[in-house]
Amino acid sequence: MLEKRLIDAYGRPLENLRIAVTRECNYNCIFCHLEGDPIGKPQKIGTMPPELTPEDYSIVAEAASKIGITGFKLTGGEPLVRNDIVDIVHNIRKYAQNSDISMTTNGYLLEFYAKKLRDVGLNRVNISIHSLNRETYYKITGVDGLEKALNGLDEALKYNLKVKINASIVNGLNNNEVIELIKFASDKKVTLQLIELQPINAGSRQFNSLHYPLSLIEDMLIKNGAKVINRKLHNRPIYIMPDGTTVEMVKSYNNPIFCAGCMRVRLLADGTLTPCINWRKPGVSLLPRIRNKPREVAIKNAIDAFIEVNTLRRPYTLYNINTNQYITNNDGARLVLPKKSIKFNY
Ligand SMILES: Nc1nc2c(ncn2[C@@H]2O[C@H](COP(=O)(O)OP(=O)(O)OP(=O)(O)O)[C@@H](O)[C@H]2O)c(=O)[nH]1
Ligand code: SF4
Ligand code: SF4
Repeated sequence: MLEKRLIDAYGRPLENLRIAVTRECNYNCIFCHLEGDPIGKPQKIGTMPPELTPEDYSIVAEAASKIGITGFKLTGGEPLVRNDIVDIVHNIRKYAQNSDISMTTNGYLLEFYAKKLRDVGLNRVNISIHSLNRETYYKITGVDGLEKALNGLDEALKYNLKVKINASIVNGLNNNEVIELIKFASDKKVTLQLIELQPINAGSRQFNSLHYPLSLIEDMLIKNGAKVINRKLHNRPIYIMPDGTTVEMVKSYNNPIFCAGCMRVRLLADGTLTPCINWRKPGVSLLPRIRNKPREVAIKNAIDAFIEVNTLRRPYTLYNINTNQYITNNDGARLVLPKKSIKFNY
């Protein structure tokens, strides 16, 4: 059995698994990427029963831990619409005892689940609060749910879950609300994570008019006295405001530096492993390899599936390097990163 982590052909380790536990969601955000699921958009509640069981996820967690995956992120759809979500987290924790287990949620149902999830071993939640203005929140999400999400946030903090606030920045809707969001994060003593729009699934509709470059916000933060540090995952810049509040930037759009620091694969809700959120070819189908098998066989098959999906990993956006971009001097060669990037055509 492998006990070490996998590395892809571009030198990127595989440390993190994003698990979309459902395609269903009680929201309908204008930019929903649904983790790149080819189904395209979130499904209404009750229309698409879950395919993987808590038992299946325990196999996934055991196999992933054996190949050095130490971060598990539960997403969807909205993970909290699964009424067995507590069992799922419990099972993952059982087989990934020392891992970071977190969830990304719209927060609508979090008030009910925060304590239960903490009790079975969830470490963190990222809660989407794209706006503190009820109408703007509604325009972005399609649901009048700001109050519920805020209650969910307070409940998560009450039970000592580590919290990040996710705000996807949409041109003309909330791009002028950043200072207010930072103040709110500061009051709650949590990190604010600003997310740049991506042209994936719903996000590709009206992308040009809704996209707001986060670089404009970064300039503003620097002018306001922020210092910056670098996070290993995706080489994300984290700005530290003068009062100590942290603002993390998720600038994935057309950004080779972001993809260079990618350390994750995805398990979609139908049991398909994919190497990238932009992957559109058939992925690695996990479910038939683990169902109705003795546990040991299922674990071995799941490890093989992880190895297979790892061979498919490549940075979706990368620099187009050519020899003219090497400048030499007497000390050797220096690489100058070109302004233009290219994309893998999946
Ligand atoms: N293109 C791309 N976007 C990503 C990737 N991971 C996260 N994102 C974007 O970042 C947003 C926020 O992600 P979250 O689910 O909150 O998790 P995270 O910030 O990546 O993970 P943690 O910092 O560990 O909590 C997602 O909705 C995506 O838009 C990735 O691997 N590729
Ligand atoms: S809450 Fe998340 S999964 Fe649901 S529609 Fe919004 S972005 Fe999509
Ligand atoms: S390779 Fe780039 S676009 Fe693909 S999942 Fe990783 S960071 Fe996202």
